[in-house]
Amino acid sequence: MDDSLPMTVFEFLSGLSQVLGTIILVGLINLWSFIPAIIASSGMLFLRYRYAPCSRDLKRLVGTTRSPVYSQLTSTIHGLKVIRSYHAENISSKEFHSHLDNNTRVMYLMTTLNRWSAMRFDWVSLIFIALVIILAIIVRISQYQFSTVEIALTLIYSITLMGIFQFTIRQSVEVETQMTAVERVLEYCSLDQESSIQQRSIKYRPPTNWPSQGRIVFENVSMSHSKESYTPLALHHISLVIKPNEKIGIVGRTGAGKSSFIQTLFRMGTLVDGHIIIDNIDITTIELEDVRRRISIIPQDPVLFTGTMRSNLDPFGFYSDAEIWNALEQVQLKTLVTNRMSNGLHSFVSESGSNLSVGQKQLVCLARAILKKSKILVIDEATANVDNVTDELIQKAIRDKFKECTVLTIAHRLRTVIDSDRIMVLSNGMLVEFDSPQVLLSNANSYFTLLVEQTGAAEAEYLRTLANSSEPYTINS
Ligand SMILES: Nc1ncnc2c1ncn2[C@@H]1O[C@H](COP(=O)(O)OP(=O)(O)OP(=O)(O)O)[C@@H](O)[C@H]1O
Repeated sequence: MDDSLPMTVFEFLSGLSQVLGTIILVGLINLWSFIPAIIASSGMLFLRYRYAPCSRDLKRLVGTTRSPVYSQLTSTIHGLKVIRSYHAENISSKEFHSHLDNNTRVMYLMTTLNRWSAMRFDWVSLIFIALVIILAIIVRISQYQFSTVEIALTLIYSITLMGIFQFTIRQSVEVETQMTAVERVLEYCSLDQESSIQQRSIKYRPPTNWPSQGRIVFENVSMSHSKESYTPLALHHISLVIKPNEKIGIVGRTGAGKSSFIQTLFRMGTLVDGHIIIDNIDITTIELEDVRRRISIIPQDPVLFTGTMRSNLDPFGFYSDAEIWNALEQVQLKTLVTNRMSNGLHSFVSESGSNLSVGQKQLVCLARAILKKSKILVIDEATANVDNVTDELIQKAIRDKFKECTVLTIAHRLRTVIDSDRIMVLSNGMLVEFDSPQVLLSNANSYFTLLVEQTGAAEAEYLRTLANSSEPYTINS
């Protein structure tokens, strides 16, 4: 049976009209029949009043206990290799059975509740039919008004009525239960729009070529990940100026605030204090869409959408095929798309890019950034998950294609950022150092020197050599 909401509403309404039609018909044949009809309706409604809340709660529980079964099944299928290699079959199957048992328990309760209600609905039906028969006999004996045909008609309709009545009551409860899904959709509709998080409300569109220089100014910026005042700040009073075309490396320990710094640029989180100005425009005074569209990012875990290669590279259809091929060529993905994807740009990127490696997905992001010709590029640990060759490819493409751009790179591997113009060192959400690697390394007590020393003597020595050489880092160096 189709248990979608429109179907249930349809079944409920058609049941209701049948019930009303039958009651009226039986009542017209014998007016006295309205008395058992009223008694039976009250009985049914009373039962519904008892049955509906339990059914609703159990339906919710069925949903809640069913989700872990599905998610366990999905993660087991995805992690089969890991489960086998760690011999965790028993653990996994026990977990699955435990989720299944929980779900079955609730399903059992649901079935019991249905039987409970069905039995009581049947009792009310029996009482109704008995009353209709008794009334018909009394009326026939006392007034000789009823023919046998009329009595038979009344009885046939009364008997069918009770089946329909039960079904209609059940469907009315079902409609109520399924309305919780509509409730949830309405809740999502009334969620705060992201742009309204920002306090300032004067919005205007920046010039189409904004940002044309890539100058970024942070003025006393404090940021929190939540609107609640008790949430600790992720960034504390950061003030700095990044000049146009500068290559900035952002380093710091885990939790230092590197990602938070980047998030403020995209207006994520809550700007508690201060201003972020890009090419003389305070980013809180323009549309959120403009801020996010005009800055490119290569995230740590790149997201591709299920769709074609083309729609992933150019979702809004701004560029020609030739431009897209050119961008793919620059990140050396052209061969892959030509050889391995039979439909070229119109080949399907399955399940959010699951047919591409992390490195390849990052290269797609890089191609997207090349197409957009953004003046500001942000790279969030782009080299953390990729092999040396892809790493070098990304570094080379960035050096070549984004020479005239401001590039901010978060890196755990200090090699990636050692040739930056300046290094930004964050600690506990504060900007503790911001200078060229050479200057920072010349201070034996700087945070950066400490980070370099912690990589080990040989690597530290190598990093110092790289910092002082004019050659960029390559895998051969
Ligand atoms: N979504 C969030 N909600 C609440 N607090 C968060 C959130 N994301 C980060 N934080 C907190 O903000 C602080 C800075 O975290 P952030 O992710 O910016 O550090 P990070 O330097 O990028 O760390 P990592 O190198 O591990 O990625 C941390 O104390 C962290 O707990």
